[in-house]
Amino acid sequence: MAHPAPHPPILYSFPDAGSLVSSLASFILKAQKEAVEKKGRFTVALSGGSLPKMLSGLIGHPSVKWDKWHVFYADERVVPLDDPDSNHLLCTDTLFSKVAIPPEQIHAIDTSLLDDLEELADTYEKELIREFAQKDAARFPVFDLILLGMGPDGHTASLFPGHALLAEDDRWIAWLDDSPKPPPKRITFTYPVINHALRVAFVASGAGKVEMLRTVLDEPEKGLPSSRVKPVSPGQLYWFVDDAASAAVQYSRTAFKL
Ligand SMILES: O=C(O)[C@H](O)[C@@H](O)[C@H](O)[C@H](O)COP(=O)(O)O
Repeated sequence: MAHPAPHPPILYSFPDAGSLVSSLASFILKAQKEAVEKKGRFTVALSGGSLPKMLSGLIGHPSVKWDKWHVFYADERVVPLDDPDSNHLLCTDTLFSKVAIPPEQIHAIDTSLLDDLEELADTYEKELIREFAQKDAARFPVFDLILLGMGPDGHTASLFPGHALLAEDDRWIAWLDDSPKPPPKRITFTYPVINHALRVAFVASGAGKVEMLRTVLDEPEKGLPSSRVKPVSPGQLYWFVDDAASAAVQYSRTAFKL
C-alpha cells in the first residue's frame, strides 16, 4: 500500500541557544506526555555530536518521567564504551549521569562484539526488535522521537553522502567500516527506521551550519542524507535551529508554540 506523501518539515528558528534549548525541552516533554499516556513508555533515539548538550533543558525539570524513557542510539561508533569517541560515553557524561533513567532502559552496543561489526549490528537490531516488534507488530519500529544532528557534509546519524547505505531499505541497523568522519567503524539506524518514527527532530546551531542548512532545506532535490529524512505519515519532521544557522534559508519558518 502506498504511503500518503510526507508532511513538509516544520522549521523553528530561535534567536539564541538558550531559547532553542528551552523550546526543545518543552517539545520533548509534550512528546513524552503523549507517549506515556498512550503506551506507558517513551521511546527515544539520540545521536552524538552537539546534540546531547542541547538536551540540558530537561535536567532537573520536574515534568520529565525518566523512568519511562527507553533510549537507543541513532548511530554509534564501534569503540569501547569508555572511549572518548563513544556516543554512549558522551550521552552518559552529558545527560544520563544527571538523571534517573533505569540503566537497563539505555541500550548501548554490545562491546564483546567490537571485532565483528556484522554481529554487533545484528545484536543491536535484535534489541530493537525486542523493544518494538511484539508491542507494535510493525515491519519497522515506530519511535516516539528520534533526535538527529546534521554534519557539515549534510550527513545525519552515520548516513554519509554517496554511501551505499543510503539505499538500505530492509535492515533496521546497518554497519559501516568506512565512515569519512572518524572513527571509521560505526552502526547506524537506516532510513526506514528513521522515517517510521512519529517525530524526528534535527537540532543544528551556529554559523558553521549556514550553507549546509540552506542546501538541505532549500534544495532537497540534491538528495543529501539529511534531506532524505522524510517521516511517513503521520510522522513529522522538525528542525530546531538558531538564527545563525538559518540565516541563508528561504524555507518558511514556523513560530514555535506547543
Ligand atoms: O556519531 C556521530 O558522528 C553523530 O551522530 C553525527 O551524525 C552528528 O550528529 C553530526 O555529525 C552532527 O554533529 P554536530 O552536532 O557536532 O555538528
